[in-house]
Amino acid sequence: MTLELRDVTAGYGGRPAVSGVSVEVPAGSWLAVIGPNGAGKSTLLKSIAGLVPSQGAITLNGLTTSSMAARDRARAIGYAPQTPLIPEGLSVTDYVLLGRTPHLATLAREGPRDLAVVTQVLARLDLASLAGRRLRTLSGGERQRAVLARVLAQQAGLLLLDEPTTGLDIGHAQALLELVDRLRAEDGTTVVSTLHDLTLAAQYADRLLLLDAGTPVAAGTPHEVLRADLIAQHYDATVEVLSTGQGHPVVVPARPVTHSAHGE
Ligand SMILES: Nc1ncnc2c1ncn2[C@@H]1O[C@H](COP(=O)(O)OP(=O)(O)OP(=O)(O)O)[C@@H](O)[C@H]1O
Repeated sequence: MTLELRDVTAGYGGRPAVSGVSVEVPAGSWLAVIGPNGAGKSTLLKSIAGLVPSQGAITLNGLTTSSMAARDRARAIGYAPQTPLIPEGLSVTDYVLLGRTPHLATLAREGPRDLAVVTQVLARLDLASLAGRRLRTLSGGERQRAVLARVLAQQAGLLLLDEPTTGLDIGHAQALLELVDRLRAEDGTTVVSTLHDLTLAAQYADRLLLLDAGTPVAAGTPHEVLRADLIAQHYDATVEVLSTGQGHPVVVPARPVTHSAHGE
């Protein structure tokens, strides 16, 4: 699904938290929204999900999302929030099955196909052995994976992932991003994620959108956006931009030179 935002402004209580965002995310591509704390990244994702009121145009395959029926929107858009409300007493399987709800006929129970999708997603996110456990008994990273499993089980054409790797160790973070990337490549799923880890963002996203104080300040390929001068200006951070063997940018903090070395 192709997502297009034209001059989108969104916020809370009439005060914009993000404004003037125009971007096209072609079907099967990945946009990472980056920027410092409070820049408006989550607000932008919420406005695409229809959870925060917005002005401007948000379209999916040319259809205005706000005019879509709730059920159609739920089938088309999967949203994994940064801090989801978790029904603690549910088992992992029952929770992930909730992701199938938009695909069920009214009052129908889930069928073998729904269970097969859930089983597959649980296996891919290394959750199979936890399938019967109550959510309240999971570790932070296990819960985060359950939340992502639920949204992946939804099989939506557009995935909105707010900081999906928070709390995940390097192996599980990589497995998750690889899985999302496979859905993108094989099913043409369109992905919009926020990611604080700029090095990971550079490895997976086709394009980056840098927000600062609610305003888009840079957009382009990872090489175009991840420049030490832009990061200094908008994050107030001193970094070096290195390169992986595969040619992806790597952003590492570098101590500002004003500090003298220890022991001198
Ligand atoms: N429910 C809310 N009501 C009022 N203001 C809010 C609400 N949620 C967020 N804000 C404000 O909107 C601005 C943007 O917040 P947002 O959560 O979109 O930032 P972010 O870029 O995702 O930040 P972070 O990196 O810290 O998660 C912030 O100034 C924040 O305080």
